[in-house]
Amino acid sequence: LFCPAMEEADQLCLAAKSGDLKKVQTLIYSGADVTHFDNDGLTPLMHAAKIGNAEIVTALLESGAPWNALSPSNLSAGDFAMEAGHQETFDLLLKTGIQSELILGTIARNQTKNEYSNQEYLQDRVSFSEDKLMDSESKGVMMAWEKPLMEAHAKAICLNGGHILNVGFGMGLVDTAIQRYNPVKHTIIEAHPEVYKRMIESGWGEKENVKIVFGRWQDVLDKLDDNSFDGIFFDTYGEYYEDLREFHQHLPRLLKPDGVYSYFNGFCGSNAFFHVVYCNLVTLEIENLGFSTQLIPLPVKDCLGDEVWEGVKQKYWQLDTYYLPVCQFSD
Ligand SMILES: C[S@@+](CC[C@H](N)C(=O)[O-])C[C@H]1O[C@@H](n2cnc3c(N)ncnc32)[C@H](O)[C@@H]1O
Repeated sequence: LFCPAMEEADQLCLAAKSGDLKKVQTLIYSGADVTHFDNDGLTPLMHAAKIGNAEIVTALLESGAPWNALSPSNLSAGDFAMEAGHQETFDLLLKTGIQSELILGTIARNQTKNEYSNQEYLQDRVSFSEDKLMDSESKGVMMAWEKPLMEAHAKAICLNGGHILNVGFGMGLVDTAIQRYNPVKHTIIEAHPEVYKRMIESGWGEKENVKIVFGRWQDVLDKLDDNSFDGIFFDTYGEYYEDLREFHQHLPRLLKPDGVYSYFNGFCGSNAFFHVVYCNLVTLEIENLGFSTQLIPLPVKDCLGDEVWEGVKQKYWQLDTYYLPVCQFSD
């Protein structure tokens, strides 16, 4: 069946692929579909990103081409630009990604929510094994491969000793590492009844410097004193970026002036470009609260053999490098 619209859209892909700006502009002007996927499952924007043609990328983005469309191998236009080292194209796509997520975030905040993000998870059963904690759908809540990361987070937030706050106990990896720094006080917030029960059973309630606060951080943070923490770590489960952002609004009140804050930097852990977008987004929003962020690269490829994910429903991390955030009040 002859379909002129489809034909034009395929022509647009070809024009983008060959770097023909004039043709791209003409086709866009005549209404060619900028969201089209060709037979290889690629969009015009992906083609332009692959060859690093910043003018075509701009023309397509300005005409509404989706920056976050995915190819059959789960790569976005930004991934193609990043892989080929096309800096200008990469920067354009990154800026678009950040702007679009900022706008979507504002819209999400304006919509009233009746439920909280992880209500079901907190009411469901969890299962513990030696190397993982899973939710009722066999998704990994916490896994032992993250141990070296948790140790690095603990080291960062225990830099000044003193009073440390951790939100989300999970398998207790970060808390075990924090204990090795012998903090004066160590407060742990945990909201899941079964995780809490296990904490008590394994003696965390009897440690002299440990105070366990059972409840959602959203409900219990108000009970904590102002300016009382030298180090804070945040790593919950089943929550969204908007929840992390909400937590960040409390930081200026909770953290001491020379305190250190860090969080599990796991957003979009299965797509390299989306992950960069989110790293930038959090850094930007945290900067608006008066903090500067350093992202420390840690190689994680060696901790992540395929056997790690056996029996786990989703590979929530597939990237070779983890960027550990260290946030402090800006001077
Ligand atoms: C990824 S695990 C934390 C892993 C931990 N960092 C470790 O080293 O083992 C997330 C934990 O946060 C808890 N959690 C989820 N939502 C929470 C909330 N709103 N407030 C407090 N804890 C929450 C979960 O029950 C889970 O124990």
